[in-house]
Amino acid sequence: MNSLWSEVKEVLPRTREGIQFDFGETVNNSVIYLLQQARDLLYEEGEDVCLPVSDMIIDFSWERLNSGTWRDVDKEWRQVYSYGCLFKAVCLCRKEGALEEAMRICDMGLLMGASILDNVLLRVVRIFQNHLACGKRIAGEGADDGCNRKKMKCDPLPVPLLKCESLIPQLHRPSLEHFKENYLIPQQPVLLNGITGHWPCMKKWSLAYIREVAGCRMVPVELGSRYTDEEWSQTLMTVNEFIDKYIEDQQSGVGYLAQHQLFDQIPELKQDICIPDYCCLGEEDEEDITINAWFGPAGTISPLHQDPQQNFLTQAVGKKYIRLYSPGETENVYPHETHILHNTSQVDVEIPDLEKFPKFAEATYKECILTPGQVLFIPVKYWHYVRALDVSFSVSFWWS
Ligand SMILES: O=C(O)CCC(=O)C(=O)O
Ligand SMILES: [Fe+2]
Repeated sequence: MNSLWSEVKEVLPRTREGIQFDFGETVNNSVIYLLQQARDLLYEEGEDVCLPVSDMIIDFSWERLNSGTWRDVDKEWRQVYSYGCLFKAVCLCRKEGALEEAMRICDMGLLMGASILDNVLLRVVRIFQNHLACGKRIAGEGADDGCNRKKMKCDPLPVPLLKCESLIPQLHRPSLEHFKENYLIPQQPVLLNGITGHWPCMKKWSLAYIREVAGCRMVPVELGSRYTDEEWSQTLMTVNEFIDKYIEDQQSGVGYLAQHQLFDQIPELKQDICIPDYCCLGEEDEEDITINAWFGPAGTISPLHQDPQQNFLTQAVGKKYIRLYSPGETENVYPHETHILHNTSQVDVEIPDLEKFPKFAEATYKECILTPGQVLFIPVKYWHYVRALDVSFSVSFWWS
């Protein structure tokens, strides 16, 4: 316990003066006063009083985070929330048996808050994780096989039969120039082989390993087979709970750890992947590339939709069926009319209602089964539909 506390102290500013609350008009004085109180109590080692004050900060800012749309939430309120989480987590880690809770609070700050003190929550949570060693209970199990293959379930829907004329072309390690001239500039999708052989994830990512590195971390999970369904929702749970409930046992329906910047949350996992060299053909810096994790059981479906950036969708574990429609087919795929879903098609790609959406039958498409190690280039605004055929882990790189 003492070593934990001294490690945590190392990553916090040495004195309370190192934590200043320079908020603009948005955050009212009474909240600043609470923040100062919590900070002072923390530095005076008054955790018992600091804890309820931190809770008040969390509750107050949580309400601000949940009013209106997420886009409109002020960054300063998200920072207040992160401070509340930091103070609470640090108090908790000094209490016997509360480390798991402290870790959960840090993750809430990382998921819902905004960076404070040069992302101190990342450093704090890493210390907690080392002390908890959350994967211990299963460490060693299945560590040698790609993904606990014994436990993989088969997708109840059949694997689609691909038509020769619709296959996405494949290339083995094309040069940057060849990729640029023939695919990037003309905005043509292509499957890239032979570029991920050296990525550690290709060998390392078993369920046992994911539990070991990330098991006790909180992550967002989508519930329901597709985000356009009425009963679809999102929740938060630990990676261990997610694997127990939705990967190893699928009685509770479909759960998908989808579109989550897991590699920012858990930098250790980032060491297992690489940014494809072809991203240097974009105009933005490497730091601006958005890397998302997509981890789920067989049967997850991402309905036909388009994104505003180029994408290298990379398969680390399992297989996925992917269907692509060019932006020129937009009319034929019947985008939703609401603003929020206008990038999503109304058509269920594999069981289309052609009476309702007759022009969909005319739309031409390309398709593939993405297998481990392959990278699919999906040009900006290219419509894509994705169904997992196995337990699957993909990593997407959105770049411009
Ligand atoms: O893999 C999936 O389910 C969807 C991936 C996707 O939509 C993307 O990478 O943009
Ligand atoms: Fe997408």
